[in-house]
Amino acid sequence: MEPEPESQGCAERPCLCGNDRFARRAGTENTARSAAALRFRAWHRRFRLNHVSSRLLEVKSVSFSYGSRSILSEISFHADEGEFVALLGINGSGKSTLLDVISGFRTPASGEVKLRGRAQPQWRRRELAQQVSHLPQSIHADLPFTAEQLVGMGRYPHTDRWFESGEDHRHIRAAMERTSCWTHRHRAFRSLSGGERQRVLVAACLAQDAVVMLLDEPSTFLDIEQQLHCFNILRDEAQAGKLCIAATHDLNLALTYCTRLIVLADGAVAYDLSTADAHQDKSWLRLFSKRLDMATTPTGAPWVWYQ
Ligand SMILES: Nc1ncnc2c1ncn2[C@@H]1O[C@H](COP(=O)(O)OP(=O)(O)OP(=O)(O)O)[C@@H](O)[C@H]1O
Repeated sequence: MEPEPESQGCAERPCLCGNDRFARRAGTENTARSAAALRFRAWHRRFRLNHVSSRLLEVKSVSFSYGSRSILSEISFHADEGEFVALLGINGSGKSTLLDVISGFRTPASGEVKLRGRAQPQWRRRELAQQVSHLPQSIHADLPFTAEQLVGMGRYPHTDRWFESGEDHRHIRAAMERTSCWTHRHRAFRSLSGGERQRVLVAACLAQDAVVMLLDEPSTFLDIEQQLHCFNILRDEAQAGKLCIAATHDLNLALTYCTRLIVLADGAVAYDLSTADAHQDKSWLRLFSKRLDMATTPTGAPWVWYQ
């Protein structure tokens, strides 16, 4: 029997043929067993690269406690490019904590977060910041920077030590124009209104140009037009190939713009469903209030209302 060419038999599964490079590497003693083990390891590595590593974000059995108080318990889900995930849950359900864990700001007590198949602690910080941006729920508003300087901080993972490049400036300007805050660029960040500041912070995340965007209540402080604009931008980012995960309390924004809803309750994922399924099955609404119901607008869109 002809030895099976490596490029055919071994590429997709463990190749059981003898007399190949694995047998030669294994030497003459215990040849069959050693060669099989080498073959399996090579196949497993290729399988991981081809299948597992292509997963953009994996959250695997993540648990987290503040002191003795358990907040997240065995949270698992995965998400990929092109998704816009709404992270939902009542106050204190752990949304911000989960985003902190995914971003690497907090370390889980157990479980792990993987990015492109690689466990988060194995990423160098700068590399990780090129992949993941994070808009926290609040930041100190006393920062002595202009709006443009603050957005420029989003470029730190990409710039060399001291200088911003022309490309950095293009990203900064584009991000500030998208969130309608370019006109405020020379103003002190601390002098801006709450909504103006929020637009600057969202612009900093956009300027970072990371494939995973984590946003904790991105529409906070925004007027209605700006809320729609903000979620529209995030949907565009997802459609352009990013993964956006936004914690929000606005169920209608989530239903209108997001592709998927993950609802946290009692430290666990209570619901993980596509927005289309969320239109059909209203049971998830009960976690928020018994007074909620869902109707359909004249344009056919779902609409959550309360009585
Ligand atoms: N630094 C901390 N130390 C101790 N407990 C904390 C800390 N931060 C948050 N918690 C507690 O952990 C729980 C989860 O908080 P978290 O901010 O993650 O919830 P959330 O779902 O984002 O809430 P919200 O909708 O109110 O923003 C809350 O009960 C909160 O009081």
